Amino acid sequence: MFNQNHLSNIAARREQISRIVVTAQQMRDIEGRIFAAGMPVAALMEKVAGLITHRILELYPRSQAPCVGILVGPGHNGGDALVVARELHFQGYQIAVCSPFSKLKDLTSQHAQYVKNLKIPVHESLEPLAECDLFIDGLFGFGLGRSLFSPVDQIVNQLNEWSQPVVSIDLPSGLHTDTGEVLGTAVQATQTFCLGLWKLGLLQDQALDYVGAAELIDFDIPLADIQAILETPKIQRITPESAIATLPLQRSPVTHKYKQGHLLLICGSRRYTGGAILTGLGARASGVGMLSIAVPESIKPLLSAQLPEALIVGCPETESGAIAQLQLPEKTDLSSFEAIACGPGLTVDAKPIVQEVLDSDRPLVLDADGLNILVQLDTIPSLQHRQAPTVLTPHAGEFKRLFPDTPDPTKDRITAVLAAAEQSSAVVLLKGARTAIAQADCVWINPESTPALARGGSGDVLTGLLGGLIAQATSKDLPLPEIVATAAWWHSQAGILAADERTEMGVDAFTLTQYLMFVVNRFSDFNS
Ligand SMILES: NC(=O)C1=CN([C@@H]2O[C@H](COP(=O)(O)OP(=O)(O)OC[C@H]3O[C@@H](n4cnc5c(N)ncnc54)[C@H](O)[C@@H]3O)[C@@H](O)[C@H]2O)[C@H](O)CC1
Ligand SMILES: [K+]
Repeated sequence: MFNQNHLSNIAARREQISRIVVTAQQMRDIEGRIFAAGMPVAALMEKVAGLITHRILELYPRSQAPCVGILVGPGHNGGDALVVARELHFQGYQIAVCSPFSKLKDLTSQHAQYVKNLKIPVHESLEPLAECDLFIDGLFGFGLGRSLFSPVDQIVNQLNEWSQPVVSIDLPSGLHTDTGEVLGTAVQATQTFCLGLWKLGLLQDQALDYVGAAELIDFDIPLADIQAILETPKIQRITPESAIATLPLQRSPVTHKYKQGHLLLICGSRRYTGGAILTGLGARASGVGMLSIAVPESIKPLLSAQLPEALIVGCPETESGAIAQLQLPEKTDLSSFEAIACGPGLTVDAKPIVQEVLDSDRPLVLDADGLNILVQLDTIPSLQHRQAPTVLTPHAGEFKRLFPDTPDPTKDRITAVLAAAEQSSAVVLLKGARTAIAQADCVWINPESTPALARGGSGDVLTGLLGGLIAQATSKDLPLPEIVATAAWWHSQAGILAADERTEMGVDAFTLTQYLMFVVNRFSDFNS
């Protein structure tokens, strides 16, 4: 009889493993525990390389890629590659090895010796492999310590000029394991098989041109060994399971609109009406029970036409057409709302409004001009005295203005967003190809997105979606950063879905709002 809960434990472990992100040092320490517990290094290499071989047989059957070129480095990444070379050889592939290093680690050197005894050709240069159908990059893994130098850098550059697919083992060789920085040059992989646990560098924006399609090769690292090194994982990948689990999907049959949260959006100006509409459409898609949108009086009809279910609050406006004063309906004040999202299309003439919401005790999302005004009001002091939670959603440019003395977010966004969260005591969502969310010393990274989202208006949609989720969640004491992570995941999955159907050029912000509602169904078998 199957031990059902053992099987479900395996599934639960895999999901847990897929959320964890490690640095090179943490991987080394975890690996050290495994070896200290008795697992022979050679045995682990056999296991890992066997799993890699299995995936290569699936993705590149011999009929499609009969000739495979294997690039071998001096360390165990090279060892992995040599075991793969041997196994593919026994599966009937024609193998050729390029090993530009004379000094190899012992285990790697033994495998090299055996490969030569199998009469597999081993070359020092790459040229003889030019006709191969597929390449396996086993030059460097998480042991890469410095920039690639001659002749390896030329070999990598030559490989990048060819057009055959390249599968990188653990990381594309040349990428810094933690920052994703290119150390001199790096392999542009078609596919990266990350070993055991996700490496932080693979999730950094600057690595994305090199990683290709990334997948995790899970080789059963015991959770106890991971927890012993990581305690609680500080850096997590957002997974469909973790995101869906945070969505307010289960609704009581006797619920009513006031129990599903009431969100106040403060956005728009005479000059920027579109931002207000898109924010409202994003909020609508979140499923929030009640939606109020405060806009300058003159654009109230435009909002009502687009969002008939929302309460549009027409406010007195400045000469320039910005909101001059929040004029809420009778018997309503800011405490009537479970959350406030403020900023898209406001223009910087709405300064008093941003000050007013900062002074409120409501969970607050600040985006776009809300962030530009926060800079003018002096970011850190303005946030420090806030009692209620604050979420900031800057892109890299806004981030640099908000947090000028943190590391460059385009270089190491994880360190940058952690520093910002620490300084501001806010939840900081740093938008990018891999959006990162930080609170205190924890980071959530959204591992999947699409360039289709790099368009005006998609940020407005995220602000509305996020505000709507927060307004629904306050009654469910869900951790705020996980709700923010879910909004980022939902938003990017809608972009991916829309791009699949309409190409990356076909995902304007309005279209994006229409795809939000299809995402959840696609994943709803998770956590069902
Ligand atoms: N993740 C796991 O638990 C497993 C990992 N395996 C594989 O082993 C590598 C890590 O192996 P390691 O030998 O520590 O490092 P590398 O293979 O990346 O090689 C580094 C090697 O090269 C030298 N070196 C560093 N930088 C340079 C440079 N710029 N130029 C020349 N040489 C350089 C350094 O001194 C090292 O000797 C991991 O990625 C996996 O592929 C296990 O096989 C399975 C379990
Ligand atoms: K590699």
